[in-house]
Amino acid sequence: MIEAVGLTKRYGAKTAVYNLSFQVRPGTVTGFLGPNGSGKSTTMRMILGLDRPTAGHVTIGGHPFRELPNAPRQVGALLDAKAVHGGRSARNHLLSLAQLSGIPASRVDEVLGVVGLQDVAKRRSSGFSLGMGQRLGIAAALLGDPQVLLFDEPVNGLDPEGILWVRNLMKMLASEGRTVFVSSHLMSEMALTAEHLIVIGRGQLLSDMSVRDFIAANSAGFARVRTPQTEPQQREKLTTVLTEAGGRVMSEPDGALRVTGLALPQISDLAHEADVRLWELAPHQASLEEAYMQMTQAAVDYRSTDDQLAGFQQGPQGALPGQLPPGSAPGAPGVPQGPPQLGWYAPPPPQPGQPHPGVRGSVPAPPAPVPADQNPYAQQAPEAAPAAPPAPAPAGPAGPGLTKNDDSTPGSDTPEDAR
Ligand SMILES: Nc1ncnc2c1ncn2[C@@H]1O[C@H](COP(=O)(O)OP(=O)(O)OP(=O)(O)O)[C@@H](O)[C@H]1O
Repeated sequence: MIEAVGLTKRYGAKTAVYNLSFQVRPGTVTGFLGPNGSGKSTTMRMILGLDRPTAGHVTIGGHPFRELPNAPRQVGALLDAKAVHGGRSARNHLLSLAQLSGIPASRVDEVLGVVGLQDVAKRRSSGFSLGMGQRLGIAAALLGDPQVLLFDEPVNGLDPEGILWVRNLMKMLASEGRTVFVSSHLMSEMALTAEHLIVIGRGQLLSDMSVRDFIAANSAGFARVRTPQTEPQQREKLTTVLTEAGGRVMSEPDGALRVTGLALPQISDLAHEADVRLWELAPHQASLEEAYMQMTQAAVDYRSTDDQLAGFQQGPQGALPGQLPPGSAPGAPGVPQGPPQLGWYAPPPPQPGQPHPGVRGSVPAPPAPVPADQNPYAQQAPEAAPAAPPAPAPAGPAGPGLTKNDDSTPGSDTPEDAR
């Protein structure tokens, strides 16, 4: 089991991880999710003893990584698939790692077969595609047949078949009773791979719960309603009627309406009474991806200037910024101010200082409560101006014995391959 307690990492003025506490249990795949720059890699590096926490601690099986006897036999990790000596063949790269840890050469051929690189084992890794590099990194992680495995974005660069393979491999490793911790920024992928999810944003814990509970807690149901496109006044009339009846109405990009707070038969009856024709009335479930986007919205550091979600924050009862919650508009209860808004309906994101309802109760409490003025995120309420982009991260650390060398000829065999 991996256990982090009050884990904090600062790089100068930059706080990459703040007061993070969680457990990763054996026998299941635990997904580690967060937007770009949220602190996933930093957390993994601290777990692996490659970065020293500024505060708090993290252990594997009760010991800090650096105190584990013969750590490569107990813990395997894929952090940066590019951290490979490019002049070496795939087989020789793995052989050198195996020799450092007293692992027999026969195991090298075994893992090459597991990851499907047996036919290119003698080719220089500098000629490998991104996906082949990922497979080589996974092979290195599996080398010591460890009980604990950490994978940082393992599906990066893989084709659909490769993604499916990684998904099945993770599940198989967990079914063997191993602890499998996989980072990703793709909720859709994690929903298919992981049983448990730890979600962070700006280095802080947003959610720690099973995928099943995450779906139950975050997937809001809604009705999709469409009126004839040729008669926009019908759409406006229906919006008013549904809102007055207590529903919440938002616009879908294709012009349909997304309605929550009213049952389908009610919507049908109200439309009938208002003499509005419906071309569509269907129940829908908000996708997990939407719920995740909503949850992490306040914690996104890097955003396109074209992003429709920029500045999107859900206030009380799902209101958008500048939009009063339906039913609270002064003078005209239930009537929305202005046209229906574009957006999603999902539970509001956690507020700084308040644990998200999804945070598992069994997670150990951080060592000591931190006064708000020491919390680097305490000032970053949803309404606050976006944070300045953080300093660019340095190149990822190379694993033990791994160096980068680009002076080789791609794809060619090496003299070492004669071994
Ligand atoms: N060595 C470092 N020095 C300074 N800042 C750093 C360092 N390492 C990471 N950071 C910063 O810490 C924050 C967290 O980075 P980290 O790489 O852990 O995020 P991440 O969630 O893994 O992101 P991604 O999904 O893009 O890989 C970022 O703002 C990053 O710029």
